[in-house]
Amino acid sequence: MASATPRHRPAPHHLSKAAAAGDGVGDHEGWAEGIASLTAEQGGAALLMEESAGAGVKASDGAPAVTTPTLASEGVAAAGAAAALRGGGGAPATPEEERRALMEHALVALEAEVATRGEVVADLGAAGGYGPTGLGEAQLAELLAAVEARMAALGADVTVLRQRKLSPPAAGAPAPHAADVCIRRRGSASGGTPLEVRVAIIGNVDSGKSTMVGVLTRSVLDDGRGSARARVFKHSHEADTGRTSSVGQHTLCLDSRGAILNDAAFRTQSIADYVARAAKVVTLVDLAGHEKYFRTTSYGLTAHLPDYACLIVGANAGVVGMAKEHLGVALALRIPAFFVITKIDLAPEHVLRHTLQGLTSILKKPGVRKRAYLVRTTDDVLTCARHMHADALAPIFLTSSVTGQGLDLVRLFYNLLPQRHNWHERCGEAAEFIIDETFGVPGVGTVVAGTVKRGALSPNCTLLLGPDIGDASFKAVQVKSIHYKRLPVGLVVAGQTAALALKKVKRHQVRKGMVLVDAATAPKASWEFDADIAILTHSSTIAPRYQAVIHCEIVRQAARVIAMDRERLRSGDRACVRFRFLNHPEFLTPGTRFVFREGRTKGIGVVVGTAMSPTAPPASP
Ligand SMILES: Nc1nc2c(ncn2[C@@H]2O[C@H](COP(=O)(O)OP(=O)(O)OP(=O)(O)O)[C@@H](O)[C@H]2O)c(=O)[nH]1
Repeated sequence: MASATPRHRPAPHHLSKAAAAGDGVGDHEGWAEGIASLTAEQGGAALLMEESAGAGVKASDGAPAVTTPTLASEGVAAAGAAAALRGGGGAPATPEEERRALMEHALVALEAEVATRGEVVADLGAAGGYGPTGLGEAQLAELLAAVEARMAALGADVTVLRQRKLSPPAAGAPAPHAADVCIRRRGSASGGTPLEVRVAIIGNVDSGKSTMVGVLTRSVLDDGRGSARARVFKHSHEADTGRTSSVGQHTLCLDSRGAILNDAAFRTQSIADYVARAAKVVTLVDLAGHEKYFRTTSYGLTAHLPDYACLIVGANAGVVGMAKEHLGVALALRIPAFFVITKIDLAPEHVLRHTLQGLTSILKKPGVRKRAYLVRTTDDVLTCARHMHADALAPIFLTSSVTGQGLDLVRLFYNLLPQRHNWHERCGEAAEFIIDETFGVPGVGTVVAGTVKRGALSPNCTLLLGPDIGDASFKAVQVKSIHYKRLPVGLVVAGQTAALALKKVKRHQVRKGMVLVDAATAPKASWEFDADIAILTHSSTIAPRYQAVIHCEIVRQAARVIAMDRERLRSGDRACVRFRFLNHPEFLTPGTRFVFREGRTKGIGVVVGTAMSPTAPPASP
């Protein structure tokens, strides 16, 4: 042991055993490969796929061979209802009674899903989906009408995404009918605040990220010379250089039937008008591609709790520069990723093929092991959107922001992307709000922006704000008012972003990295924390006194290793270490994943515990 052993040394089960096999020494390559080996358990996750008519379009036209799995059925085990009906003790049910019982069972299940989640993409009439199977055309129409009527009573709309005939159960038998529907509660029915899904937009500099965000949120096309990105830049120097340097949040507003509300007149200042009409919003977190802003991009990926990451790749340039670094962080944080190859108007066929080959070979790397899935039809979009949460598929879109090619599929995908976390399960917990931005607003006072991680907040509620940089304390503050995407609201719940105006708090008393928490949780800040870590790439060795910048949700601070359970760490090694923050104590939650980086050294970790009272600042090791 090189120094004091961390108090508890739980087996680093949070990290993959494959870390030891990490072959990722080197620069950008090593980062991606190291991550690949570290996330092997994810890549190995079984994806339940089953054959279904109408899904699974083969890659063709010279594109590299990519796997095109077919639609997996999911949803209610309706067979259980039928069995219950038969086993009810009475006379055996007639087929008609059984069908009606299965319909009712499906309707109740759909009502429960919509009431808790706000939306559901359901497969009606298919095996493993909702409702009875083996339906004729008229019976499917009856089921659809029943679903519409019951969902209307909940304030939700039903959109039929596709209707299809399944393979007949036997030769000569009629083909059963099935339908995929999206059921979504209207914004007005969910208390004014829509469902929110966050997507981090990552990729190399000049790959076309801001342009894609501008094209989607302003409903315009680009001119190939930066016209679309000019609409989303935050700072004048970004407009001057054409380079994103900050974290930008842009909102795609959708109604209950999936129509995009953003139009060419959409402006950040007028966003509230759009959000007020929206049933679902997709927050596109536009991140910087240039290497010198990597810290900001890492912060964007950790602090904004994205549901998904979208890696933008320029078709003419390929997966180059920081693309692998960004993907590496997303993989380390276990954020499911999808891929948009843009600028296809610029790339000759052989160049596009080369780009696709480069991407698919990264996806095949040990541990990443995601199934490349070229998205070419709406069927493909449905399949991918349904399986994104499983994080085993890697949908690839081919687009051009100049001609608009492929953008309809991307829009449909955003429309159908589900929330990754079961936020509704956290709504009843004690409140926690993490602060990623602070403002001084004339006439309003101090405003903090961030994400509700647990619980619910309403105006006039009192929470503890901390930790204070000076004494690590938490102080009671009252929330004056709450804005959701610039719209004044009476409630925000877990999973939503918000801006809170605070009463009697000076601007200098708040900073990024602070939290607002329910006093019942008795929050404590700590100088030190224990973590299971894995080194992804390092040119020499890591020993006590090694220093790195920790990116753990909203926390971004340099910390030093003061103890570890091994003498030395090299690339691919795992260890339990104790870190000590260099500047001030932080509020950390055990179980949170983080990334750390110092020069060419990169690693990932999981917080397993915090230590040391903030009232006793540690002496230097
Ligand atoms: N022809 C063509 N040009 C595009 C396309 N998408 C983006 N561009 C152009 O590519 C240039 C770079 O686009 P940006 O959106 O600034 O790239 P970025 O990835 O956001 O760059 P950073 O913010 O610096 O990381 C701009 O001049 C765009 O007009 C496309 O699909 N086709």
